[in-house]
Amino acid sequence: MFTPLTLPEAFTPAECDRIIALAQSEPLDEAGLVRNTADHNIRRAELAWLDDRAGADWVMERIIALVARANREGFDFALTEFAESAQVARYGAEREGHFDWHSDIGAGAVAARRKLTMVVQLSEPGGYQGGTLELWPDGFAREAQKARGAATVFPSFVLHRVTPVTAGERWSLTIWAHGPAFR
Ligand SMILES: O=C(O)CCC(=O)C(=O)O
Ligand SMILES: [Fe+2]
Repeated sequence: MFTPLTLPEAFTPAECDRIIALAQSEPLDEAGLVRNTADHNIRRAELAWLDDRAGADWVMERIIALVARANREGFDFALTEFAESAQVARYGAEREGHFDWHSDIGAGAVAARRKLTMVVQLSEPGGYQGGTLELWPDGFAREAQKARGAATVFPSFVLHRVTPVTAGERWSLTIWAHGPAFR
């Protein structure tokens, strides 16, 4: 039940384009681990928070439906809300964008309540090299599906990383669903 779940074609290629365009409608922020803290050895990426972008409501509506479906099919966690904005990230080859092994459950009041993470691949796999999302739910690492528009849903405590992008750029959409403590 802690195995990552793939939702193929969660978003169409045209929708992926629209999400990237929304993110780029204003300047991107430098990535932090949790909002506003940066350690570039762990993570090098630029971010947009969709709550800050006009016209992103349809993305959130889709996210709610996708996460509800994934939770029903694969996890059955007690979830109560999306307490943080959805995040669009850009990992560029110009500085080997990456995100080292980490769990999404953090020390902060909100990050501590993360229970499910969903990551959507917004870029065509041929548009970059490296930039592989890997998950470590048990004894070995496995690669998330790279197909454009595919979503990977996993318990937020599962270790995962994004390997350095060595050519091109990779865009992703990440959301966390929150709820009462695991017990
Ligand atoms: O961009 C990705 O594929 C993963 C992002 C991530 O792990 C995070 O924001 O916590
Ligand atoms: Fe993460």
